[in-house]
Amino acid sequence: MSGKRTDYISWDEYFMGIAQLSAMRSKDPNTQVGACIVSQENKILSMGYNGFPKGCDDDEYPWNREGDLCDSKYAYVTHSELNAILNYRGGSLEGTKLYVTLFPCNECAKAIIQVGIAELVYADDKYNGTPANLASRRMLTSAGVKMTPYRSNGRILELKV
Ligand SMILES: Nc1nc(=O)n([C@H]2C[C@H](O)[C@@H](COP(=O)(O)O)O2)cc1CO
Ligand SMILES: [Zn+2]
Repeated sequence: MSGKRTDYISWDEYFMGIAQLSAMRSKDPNTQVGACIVSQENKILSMGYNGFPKGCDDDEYPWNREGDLCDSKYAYVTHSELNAILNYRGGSLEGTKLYVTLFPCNECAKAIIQVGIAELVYADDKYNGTPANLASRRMLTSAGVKMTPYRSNGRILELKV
């Protein structure tokens, strides 16, 4: 009797892989972010990536980072975490886990806390130390949201986003 296959990917690799795949749908020329919300029973509840809201044309709205707020993407882009939260058409997100390819900003931290997400697993943290990142960490800490850096134990699966 041959035993089970042993080189299957972990839950974390599976869900972060889905977040990374979602990020590949992003039209942001500079930073593509993906998110995946999972229940306590490891059921996938929702996914999202950063993009403009429905009806806001990707070819009409600005993708640039510079200039006045309203001439830049920052005024318009919906972050992946918020999209994953808003895409969820089920019941409560209380006690769920969010996998995200980039550490959440302070605006997303507010939504993450208020919908009751209990833990976040993040892959990249390139804005660590910025005001938005510090404010995000401060609120997530106060709210008791577990923040876990993603460990893929170097598997070749790494989808570079
Ligand atoms: N955690 C995050 N989730 C996101 O969806 N975003 C989005 C907003 C922008 O579309 C892009 C960041 O643009 P940039 O400043 O790296 O060129 O990623 C940004 C962060 C980090 O703040
Ligand atoms: Zn955000």
